[in-house]
Amino acid sequence: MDFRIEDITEEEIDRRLSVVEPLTDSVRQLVDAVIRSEVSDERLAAAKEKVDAIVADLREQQRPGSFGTPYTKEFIGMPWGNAAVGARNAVAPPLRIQRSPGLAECEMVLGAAYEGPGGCVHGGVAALLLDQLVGEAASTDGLPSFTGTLTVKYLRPTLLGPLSARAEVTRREGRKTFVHATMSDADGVTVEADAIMICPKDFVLPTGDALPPAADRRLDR
Ligand SMILES: CCCCCCCCCCCCCCCC(=O)SCCNC(=O)CCNC(=O)[C@H](O)C(C)(C)COP(=O)(O)OP(=O)(O)OC[C@H]1O[C@@H](n2cnc3c(N)ncnc32)[C@H](O)[C@@H]1OP(=O)(O)O
Repeated sequence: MDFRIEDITEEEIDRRLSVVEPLTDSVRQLVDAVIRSEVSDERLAAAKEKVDAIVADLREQQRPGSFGTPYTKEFIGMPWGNAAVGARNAVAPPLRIQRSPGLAECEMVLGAAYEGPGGCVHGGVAALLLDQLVGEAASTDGLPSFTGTLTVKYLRPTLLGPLSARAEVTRREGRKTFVHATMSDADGVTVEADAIMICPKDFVLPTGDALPPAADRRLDR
């Protein structure tokens, strides 16, 4: 696991986000445009040339492997490559997760890029988003919790469009946290999930450091 420490200020985090978030959003627009475009084959082929030129430009300086999760010395996480919430990851839907003790919730609009059955949200996407939310709800006490078991029940098709999701801790038992989560459309719950989240035994950061006291840990930016 990559939890490297990066010694930067909160202002520097904001500055970096102000550059990468608009770029990520433009790439999301690109993905949506490629899926739904009805321009000619010639214009699609010309678009490929332009996209290839941008990719070559970005690859001039590239991290090896994945982005990992850097933490500041104040333990603010920056999981910007994360598949569900990464600020630099256009695969991740644009989520703004609100957290309070034992609770994580968000509203979102899922478009063409998240389709499974025609016009509906892919079941794996729903599971991905609920997995993230149960992890965030379980971790609001500052202890990192990994998903041990996630059980997902699809109650009815979830139509693409505006949706909300919510995860709430129902009980804690030692290192185990039990979380219930739902995804809903305007007519009510479409997917529900139950998770057993586990804080690994004797968790130490891969930097070799022990976890800081809970009060000093911050959730991700
Ligand atoms: C700087 C810090 C900032 C911190 C704040 C940041 C937080 C920022 C938000 C993050 C949000 C992330 C959201 C994404 C969440 C993912 O997607 S995580 C990725 C998917 N999950 C994984 O890869 C986990 C892989 N599995 C493992 O690493 C290990 O098996 C586990 C789950 C950590 C457990 O290992 P372990 O600690 O050795 O467990 P062990 O001592 O054997 O068992 C402990 C207890 O758990 C039970 N248990 C063990 N495995 C399981 C299981 N799979 N299912 C159910 N129960 C189990 C055991 O039966 C035992 O129960 P009791 O006997 O105590 O009643």
